[in-house]
Amino acid sequence: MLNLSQNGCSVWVTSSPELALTPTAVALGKFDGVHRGHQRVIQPILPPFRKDGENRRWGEPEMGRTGDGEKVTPPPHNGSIFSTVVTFDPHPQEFFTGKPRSLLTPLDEKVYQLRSLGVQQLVLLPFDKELCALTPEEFVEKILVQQLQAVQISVGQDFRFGSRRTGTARDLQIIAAKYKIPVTIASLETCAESQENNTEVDQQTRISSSLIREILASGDIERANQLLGRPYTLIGTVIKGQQIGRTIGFPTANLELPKDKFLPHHGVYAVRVFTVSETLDITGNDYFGVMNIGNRPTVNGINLSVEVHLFDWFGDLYGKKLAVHLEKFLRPEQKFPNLEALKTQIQLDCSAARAFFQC
Ligand SMILES: Cc1cc2nc3c(=O)[nH]c(=O)nc-3n(C[C@H](O)[C@H](O)[C@H](O)COP(=O)(O)O)c2cc1C
Ligand SMILES: Nc1ncnc2c1ncn2[C@@H]1O[C@H](COP(=O)(O)OP(=O)(O)O)[C@@H](O)[C@H]1O
Repeated sequence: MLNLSQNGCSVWVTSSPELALTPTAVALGKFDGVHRGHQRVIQPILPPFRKDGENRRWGEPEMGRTGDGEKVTPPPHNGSIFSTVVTFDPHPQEFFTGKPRSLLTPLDEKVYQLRSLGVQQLVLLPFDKELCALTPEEFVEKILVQQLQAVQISVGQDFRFGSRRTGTARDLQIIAAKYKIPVTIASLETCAESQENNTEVDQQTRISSSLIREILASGDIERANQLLGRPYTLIGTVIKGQQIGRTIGFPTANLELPKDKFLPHHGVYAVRVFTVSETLDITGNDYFGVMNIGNRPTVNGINLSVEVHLFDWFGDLYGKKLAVHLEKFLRPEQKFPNLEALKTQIQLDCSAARAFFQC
């Protein structure tokens, strides 16, 4: 369990629904990416929230940082309703296939994005055999009514729940009505289908995490950013590399990313870089730059590296946390005959990025 705060606002994160702050207004889903479709589902549970025309005060949980294993008593709610995102951990697909899944938004980033939207609490329901076996009726009664004391629920049109995904969004509405809990079913956020599939007619397709992953894998970063509603971001801590960069006039901050972070198409990107705190809040100025994601064949690199060169800046970044916004794909990674040829190409990359940013 952890409590992350930003400018005095906090998100209470717990994997024990018994420790959730209650009562709650709940948005249910997996929410990987917190993309435009997700934002539509989350919107109805954000403050100000009114039930039956009544004005309820929204909670402002004031909690100290909790250490691992530390026993924590959530504060009393004194009449507040907590805007709560309820999701599953691990991702149900990971549970069923046993294969670790890489994520558009690993936990820290998801918390940051939810917090930016105004969500106050994230409940990570442990997705195990027990949860899997609950019927839709049991899920509503045990988790939503008894544990989370939900007074409002929001889901997407294609939401499925309960054992073998037998419950639909409409079923949720019907079951929750027995407890007098209103359920908002958010319509699907769509976008125009990609060019290749496009006929004369403007075909629309559902925005989904899988679609965004496919688009990121293809290198179409601008389209991925459109569907996300913000730039795709890599956040990591600067670690030491081979110290070759400085010898060719392009020092590059090498980033250590969360192990489960989904990486887009390898190659060179025009980027915007921010230094951030542990809770991912921006701590200083932003910089433009160029980033390479790849194995660095020119220097016989074996491991994948993610590295960024900042324009018009010199200093020490080791140990700092950087958030890198990917704005434009410039080219795939190449093997150059020598460092001189690589240096010439990086100069061209910098010019292309500067032209893109007009900086
Ligand atoms: C904008 C940019 C483009 C790059 N393109 C390539 C490339 O096409 N091929 C390659 O082998 N390495 C490429 N690199 C990685 C360099 O090989 C790497 O930055 C250099 O070896 C320095 O590594 P170091 O940080 O370990 O010192 C690129 C790096 C940057 C910043
Ligand atoms: N403009 C810059 N962009 C990125 N890193 C820079 C810049 N100026 C200085 N640095 C520093 O230099 C380091 C990168 O130098 P480099 O020779 O590539 O070493 P390494 O292989 O350890 O990354 C960065 O981690 C950072 O501390």
